[in-house]
This record gives sequence, structure tokens and C-alpha cells, in this order.
Amino acid sequence: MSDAAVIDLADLWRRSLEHLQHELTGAAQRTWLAETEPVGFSHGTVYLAAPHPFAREQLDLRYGDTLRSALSHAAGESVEVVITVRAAPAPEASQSPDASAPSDADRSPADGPALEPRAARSEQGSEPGPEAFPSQQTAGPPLNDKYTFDRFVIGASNRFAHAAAFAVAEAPAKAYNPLFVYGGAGLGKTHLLQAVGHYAVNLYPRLRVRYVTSEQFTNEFIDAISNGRQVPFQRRYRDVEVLLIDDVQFLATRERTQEEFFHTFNALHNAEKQIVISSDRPPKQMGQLEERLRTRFEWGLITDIQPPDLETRLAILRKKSAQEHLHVPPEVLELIANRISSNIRELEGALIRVTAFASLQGTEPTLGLAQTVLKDLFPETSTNEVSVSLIMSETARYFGMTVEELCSSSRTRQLVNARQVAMYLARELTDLSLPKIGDAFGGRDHSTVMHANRKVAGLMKERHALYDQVQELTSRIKTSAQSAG
Ligand SMILES: Nc1ncnc2c1ncn2[C@@H]1O[C@H](COP(=O)(O)OP(=O)(O)OP(=O)(O)O)[C@@H](O)[C@H]1O
Repeated sequence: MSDAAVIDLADLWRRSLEHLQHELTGAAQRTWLAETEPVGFSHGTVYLAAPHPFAREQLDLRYGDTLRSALSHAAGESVEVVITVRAAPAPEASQSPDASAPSDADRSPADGPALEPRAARSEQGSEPGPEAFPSQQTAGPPLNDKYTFDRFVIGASNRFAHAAAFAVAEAPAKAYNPLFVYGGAGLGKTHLLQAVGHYAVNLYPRLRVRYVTSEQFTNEFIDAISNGRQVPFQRRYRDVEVLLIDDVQFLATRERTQEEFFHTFNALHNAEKQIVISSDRPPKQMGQLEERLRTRFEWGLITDIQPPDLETRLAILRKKSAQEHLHVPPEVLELIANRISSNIRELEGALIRVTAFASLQGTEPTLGLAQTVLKDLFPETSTNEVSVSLIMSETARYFGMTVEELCSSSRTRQLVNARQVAMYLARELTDLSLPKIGDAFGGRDHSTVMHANRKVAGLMKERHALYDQVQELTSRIKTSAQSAG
């Protein structure tokens, strides 16, 4: 079942529920499933929205495997499941304390049902899925053709952000409004924002979508003031159904532009238009942002993108090589993925540099050549200073046990879990081979390490709690390595 293929989500969910009747007690179904609904399907993953965070946690922890197998059964093939939380209804406009919000008369004249899907997706037959083609109908700076959902590799680090963006693109202003995505440089925020634009505009051909960076918004606003053309400026931003505003952190230091954006936000939100925002930090950490804007940013859903894990970095490199028709041996991709961990732009840059260098030399991109190129580009980073013994001691401390217990042959559940996490981190954070890692963990076989690695990588996609633990531990380990070095 590819994304572009026909999928009737409601029917898939109905059949899964039928299957679950035999698997779960009536009470479990009523408590956890009655108000849970399917909100999207992409890249072999079904997205469900639970009514509140507690339901999501319970579904995730207690019924994750059962749900996945019921949905896979209904789909006729293996699918992944991601559970999100349905957005709380936005506050009533009348609750807004701000009297200066624009009146109806100022609002965009956008009327009529822009949200008429191109066609019911279940009737699309062999038509390509909306993300298969880039959009042409957007206002403002054109969207980058390459920033579509089908080019976005999903991993544990961006799964929730992707799920939320996808839900918004499928039903603008119905899922989360605003959607606020934050994360470090080069982690895919712009890509996700623009993917929302492409997807939505292809699904709803009459939809007006505008993508803008907050810097462009500021510049246009300054121009509008100096030319006395505020009205056309306001119309431009309020006459849209989806506003995608990138790098909003730049607004924090601009008082007047903030004020203008505040009114734009209100006009759009009151008129039930979708706003998607990206930033390098969460609203709470935007020190100079006015409180009333910060509150509004927190109305909908806030989700982060973290640096990708090794598996995702490799998947991104593989996808990129295939798209660009680059022939790069797997060991070179591994080297790049191992060396560059915190910025996907740099990851892609390294791939391009290695292949470009090889082509200039008239040779193949071999491991030796890649090592030379990468050494110049990215001098050794602190990740190489992380030792397996440091990983073991930090992990043991984190889980409240000793290193001896961690390496022992005991198979209590708690020990096995901690051991598998430590093995996963050893694979992620060091250059050691599987057998060497196995040796360090009390002489275990390389296949045990491989199994642990796969298991933790797999579970991290489903269990946010485990993902958070691994993130937290990684940062503790890196901090200790730095202070030791
Ligand atoms: N999950 C992903 N799958 C495939 N490519 C990705 C992914 N995430 C990011 N990229 C690619 O990495 C590059 C950088 O991404 P992008 O510009 O969206 O990052 P950003 O978070 O907006 O960065 P900045 O904060 O610096 O603006 C782009 O070429 C993008 O296509």
C-alpha cells in the first residue's frame, strides 16, 4: 500500500476496530479507543489522534503493539502507528483580551469553501497522491519543489512533527492551529512547512497558501510603511487560508513588526485559517517576544524536531543519493552519517562534497577519498571522544544500577532494557564495530548488539518516553565526554 495508492482511512480504522474487538476488553475499547480517530496515512505509517495526552500515553504504552498488528492486519501489510493528541479547540475569539484586534471589516475577503478536496482520496484510483507533484498555486515566494512530504525521511527525531504537519496539511485549520515547529539549524523545519503548502494546495486546489520567512515579512512591512501601502500589505497576508511563517524567532527583536504580525495572526485565526510557524526555539524561550504573541503561539500544538539518529541519517543519505542519481558505496554513506550528526544540511553538504570531489578527480567516491574530504570539512568532533565505558557508566547511573549489573548475565526486564539502550548508544556514539561493543558488554555476541540496536531504534519510533530517555542520556554522555576532555 503506497501513499499514492487508494486508502480509505475511515474504512481501515473500522476494520481494525472490528479486529480489536477480539483482542481488547470492552472496557479498554470504550476507555481508550472510542474517541481515538485516524487522521492520516503516509510512508507506511498510520496516524491516530487520541482525545488527550493521557489516552495517547496509555495507547502507546499498553496497546501500541496490538494496535499496530490490528492496523497491519486490516491494511494487508505491515504498517507503523503514530499516536498524536487531538488539538484542543481554540479559544473563542471573544476571550481574546486584545481590543485592537482587527474587526471583521478588516479581515480577509477570503470566502467560500476553499477546503473542497481535489477529489475524495478513496476515489482517486491511480492518480498520484498530492505530495507526488509540487504545487504551483501558492502566493508569495515559490515553494521549493524538493520540500515535499515524500522527500522527507521520517525517524524517531521528527516523527511527531511530521505527523502534526501532515494532519494540518490534510485538514487545514481543523487539526492544530497554530502548529508551531521548533528545532536546531538544518533539521528540516523549512522542509516540513513547505511540504504542508505543497500537499494542502494539491489536495484543495482553490486554497491560498503563502510561505514567508519572518525576515521577508519584516522587510515587506517596512517597505509598506515607507510607501504608505499598508493596506495591500495587510490584504496580502490576511487573504490566505494557510500562512506558513518560517524562522519566527527573528520577530522577537522587532517591536512594530511583532505588532503587525499579532494582528495578522488574529485575523487569520479568528477567520479559522491555518497558521504554521517555525522557530529555532520554543515560544517559552523567546525572551523578547511579547506575551500576547507567545500565548497565541501556544494555543495549538507545539512540536520539536531533534537531531536525527544514525539510522535516520543513513536513510536520508540513501534517499538523497537515489534522488540525485549519485553512486556512493554504503561504507561511504556510513562514514558520512557517523561523522555528521546534528545538521541535515551539513549531512547533505558532505555527500555532495564527496561526490563532487570524486567526479572532479575522475575517480569513484571511495572510503579513502571520503575520509580526506571529510577531514578538511569537519575536523574530528567530540563524538569520537565518547568511550563505551563512559556510555556504560552513564547508562547504569541513569537507570539506577551498577556497571557490573549492566554487563552481567542477569535477564531481569529492567537490566535487559538498560543494557539494550547502552548497546544502542555505543553503536550511535562511537565508531566501534558490533563485535567490539559485544566484547565490552561482558563478551556478548555481535548479533546480540545488532538485535539490541534494532529493537531500541524500532521502539523509539513508537514510544516517546523511550526516545526522550535516549535523548537525555545522549546529552549527559556528551556533556561528560566534553568535561573529561
Ligand atoms: N527528514 C528529512 N528528510 C530528508 N531531508 C531532510 C530532512 N530534514 C531536513 N532535510 C533536508 O535538510 C536540509 C535542511 O533542512 P531545512 O532547511 O528544512 O532545515 P531548517 O530546520 O529549516 O534549518 P534552519 O533553521 O537553518 O532554517 C534541506 O535540504 C532539507 O530538505
